Amino acid sequence: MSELSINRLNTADPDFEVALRRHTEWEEGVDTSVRQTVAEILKRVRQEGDAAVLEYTAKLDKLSVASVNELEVPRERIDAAMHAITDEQFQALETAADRIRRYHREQLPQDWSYEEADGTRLGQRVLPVDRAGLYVPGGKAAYPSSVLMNAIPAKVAGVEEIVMVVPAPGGELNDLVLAAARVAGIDRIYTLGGAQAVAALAYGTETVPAVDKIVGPGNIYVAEAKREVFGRVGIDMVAGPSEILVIADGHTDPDWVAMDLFSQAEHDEQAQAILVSPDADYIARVEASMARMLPEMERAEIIRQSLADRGILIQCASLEEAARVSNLVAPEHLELSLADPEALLPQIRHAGAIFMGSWAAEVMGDYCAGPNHVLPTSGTARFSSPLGVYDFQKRSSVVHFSAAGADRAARCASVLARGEGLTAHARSAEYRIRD
Ligand SMILES: NC(=O)c1ccc[n+]([C@@H]2O[C@H](COP(=O)([O-])OP(=O)(O)OC[C@H]3O[C@@H](n4cnc5c(N)ncnc54)[C@H](O)[C@@H]3O)[C@@H](O)[C@H]2O)c1
Ligand SMILES: N[C@H](CO)Cc1c[nH]c[nH+]1
Ligand SMILES: [Zn+2]
Repeated sequence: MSELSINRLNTADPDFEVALRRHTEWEEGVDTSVRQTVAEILKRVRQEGDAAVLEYTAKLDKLSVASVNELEVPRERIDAAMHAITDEQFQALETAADRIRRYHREQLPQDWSYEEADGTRLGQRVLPVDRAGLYVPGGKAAYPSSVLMNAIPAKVAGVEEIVMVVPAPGGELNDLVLAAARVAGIDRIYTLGGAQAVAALAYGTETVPAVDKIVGPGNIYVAEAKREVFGRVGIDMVAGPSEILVIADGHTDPDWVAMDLFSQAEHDEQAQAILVSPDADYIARVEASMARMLPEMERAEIIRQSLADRGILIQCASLEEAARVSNLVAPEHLELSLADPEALLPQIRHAGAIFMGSWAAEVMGDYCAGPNHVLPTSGTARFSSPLGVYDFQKRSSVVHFSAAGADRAARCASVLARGEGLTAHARSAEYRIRD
């Protein structure tokens, strides 16, 4: 295996922002080829249904079966998974599930309304979507934690029907993933992955029901497929390859920061780990820690590739400048590995999740802190939020008018409708005016 190599930038460089954008955005070439592959898969699944799903599952996941029905995980297989996991694993799933549930219950909105003096009542009604599709990744690693993170907010929101998809490369099904599904109360699971799974959920096939909303993280094929089907179905966000940006003032053990950077790099060659610090000597010590510990990692080759392609060590002039750099990146995860993280927090504008101080390792958020680990990536934290109960709900406005209230509002509506040249609108309002 070759040695650790990682990109370096300095905010004092004249072309710093251009270089940062080049390292943090997808290369045009990669983007285009992924987009073409995904477009073809979506088209074929929409037109050919189960047949195309079976073909892509055989080709991309090395799982060949005669019908998509065979890809639905039977209840007995989930029972067997519950027996196969250890007590310790079961307890950890329960603990994580309890903490995630507790956090997400806080997000439950209330219906609300207010009444005006003439008896007019205006309000908002919040309802869950009827059917949600949960994407649980499973190409390079199994993600039982993503089952909990997807399913628990859906359950808290009150979604009646939940369909989970998870790839099973070579037919290998992970017991912890199935056990997490049972703990979270999900029974309908298809072993499908990638863009073909997203297409099946979006368009429906002879076997897989079309859903109203697709949520969950995945690799670039999954993220791109979700982006493409948006409009036909709702999606939560673009939650692609994992990212971490650490702002460090030098007071955290360099080994800790090095391992925090590794923790996200080990997800995917396309994951991104960035360290920003005003202390050049500290950056060098973190780099030395990484070089020393890399050979100990089981997924050393993925980490090495991710750091070589997309990792960056950034030296800046001050912590204020580090916050500005972080806002340009808008990372999925931001660690403020600082003696006084509270002091910098007000300057942070864009990040999926913010971890405060040396003890708040990002990895705690991945599993069991309570907040959701499905988070916006590739700069979309500028306008997207963590997966939450709100992603499984939609709102309806509710309008009641008393006769007196209608009279007043109709006079206003009539004037505006005539101004727009919409006579039917105007006359509909005018019927409600009492002379
Ligand atoms: N942003 C978040 O909240 C978050 C959370 C957890 C995980 N993640 C990310 O999820 C991703 C998981 O990726 P993964 O690969 O392990 O699992 P995955 O399930 O996302 O992707 C596997 C699927 O990708 C498809 N695929 C792979 N290569 C392909 C190709 N050349 N052409 C077409 N399709 C192809 C296959 O169909 C396969 O089933 C990682 O990038 C990880 O960082 C993100
Ligand atoms: N870091 C991932 C989100 O980007 C979530 C995860 C699951 N398991 C481990 N990590
Ligand atoms: Zn992670």
